[in-house]
Amino acid sequence: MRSTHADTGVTASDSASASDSDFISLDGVEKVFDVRKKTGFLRSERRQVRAVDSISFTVSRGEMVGYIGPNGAGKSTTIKMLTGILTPSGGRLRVAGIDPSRERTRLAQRIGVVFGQRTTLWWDLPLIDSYRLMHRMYRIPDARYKENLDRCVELLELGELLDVPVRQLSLGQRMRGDIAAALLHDPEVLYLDEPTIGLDVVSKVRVREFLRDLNADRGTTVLLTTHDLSDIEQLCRRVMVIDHGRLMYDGPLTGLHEVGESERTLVVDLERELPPIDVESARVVKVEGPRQWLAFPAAQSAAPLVARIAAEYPLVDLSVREPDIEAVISRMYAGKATS
Ligand SMILES: Nc1ncnc2c1ncn2[C@@H]1O[C@H](COP(=O)(O)OP(=O)(O)OP(=O)(O)O)[C@@H](O)[C@H]1O
Repeated sequence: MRSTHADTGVTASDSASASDSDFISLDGVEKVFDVRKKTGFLRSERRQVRAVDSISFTVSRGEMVGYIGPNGAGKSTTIKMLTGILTPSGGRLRVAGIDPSRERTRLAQRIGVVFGQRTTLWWDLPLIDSYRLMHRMYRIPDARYKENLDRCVELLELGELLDVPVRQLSLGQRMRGDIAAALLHDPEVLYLDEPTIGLDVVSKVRVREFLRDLNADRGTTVLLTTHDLSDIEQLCRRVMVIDHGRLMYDGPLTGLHEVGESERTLVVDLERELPPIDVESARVVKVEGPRQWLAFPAAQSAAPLVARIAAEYPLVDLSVREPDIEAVISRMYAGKATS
C-alpha cells in the first residue's frame, strides 16, 4: 500500500499552489555566476558563467526522473536551486508550492538530499549518533523517526554499522548511511546527486533496488543526477538531458535513440564469405569472414531488412543489437542531434 507523507508541515496554501502534476516546477530558470579570473599581478577580469540558462520543466508527484549531462552542464546548480542553497538569477521555481530560496527551512522538512561526493553525516560519530542529531534537528516525531529508522536499517542493511564511526565505513556503506539520513524525516522529494559514484556492483544493485522500492511503495518523488547511465536505465522512465545550462531533451529514455539519430546493428552470418551485402537503408560497417555487420536507423523496423537479406543471400543466422545509450548521448553532447 502506498504510504502518505502526512504531518510534514503541509499547509493548505501549499496544496493549493502545487498540484500533483507540477509538484516541482521550473519556468525559465537561470543562474549566472560572476567569476573573477586573475589575469596578472593585481589584475583580474570579471566574467559571467551562465550555469543554468532558461530551463523549464515540471515533475509530477511520485515521478522518478533522471537528470543527466556532461561535466559542468549545470546539474548540481539546478539541484542547489531546488534545495534553496542557491537563489536563481531569473525565472520561477517552486517545489511543493514553496519558493526554495525564500523558505529554505520550511522546504527542508519536505525534501531529502544526497550528494554522492559529500556526506551529511558527522565524520567522527557513530552512524546512529548522526541519526539521533537529525531526529532532533528536524523535530521528527518519535514514532515516525523509529519507524523510518527501522525500515532504512532493514532495507539498507545498516544494522551492524550503526555503532561504527562514519570515517570507518566503506564508500558503499557510507552511501547507504547517507540515503537513510536523507529519509528519516520522510521527505516527499528526494534529490540524489551521483548516489552510486564509486560503488562496487553489489552496492549499486542494493542502492538501486532500495530507490525503486521507495518510489513505488511510498510515492517519493525522485530527481536523480548521475554519470552512470545504468542507474537511469534501471530506475527512470523519463530522462532530462542538460548541456551548457540548457535542456536538450526531456522524454523517455527510449526516445533518446531517435533524437540521437542512433542506429541498430544487424549481425548476419552467411554460408560463406561474400562481398559486402548491398541493400537499401542499411550499410555494411564490418566484415569478418562469413559474418557481416549492417547498421540501420534505430527507429526503422528490422523485419523488411531481414526479409530482403534472407531472400537474396545464403543466410545461416542473424541477430539485432540495440544501440548503446552512452554512444547516443555522447552524440547528443557533441551537438550533432540537438533538439
Ligand atoms: N559557485 C560557483 N561559482 C562560479 N561558477 C560556478 C559555481 N558553481 C558552478 N559554477 C559553474 O557553473 C557551471 C555548471 O556547474 P555545475 O556544477 O552545475 O555542473 P554539473 O553539471 O553539476 O557538473 P559535474 O557533473 O561536473 O558535477 C560550470 O561551468 C561551473 O564551473
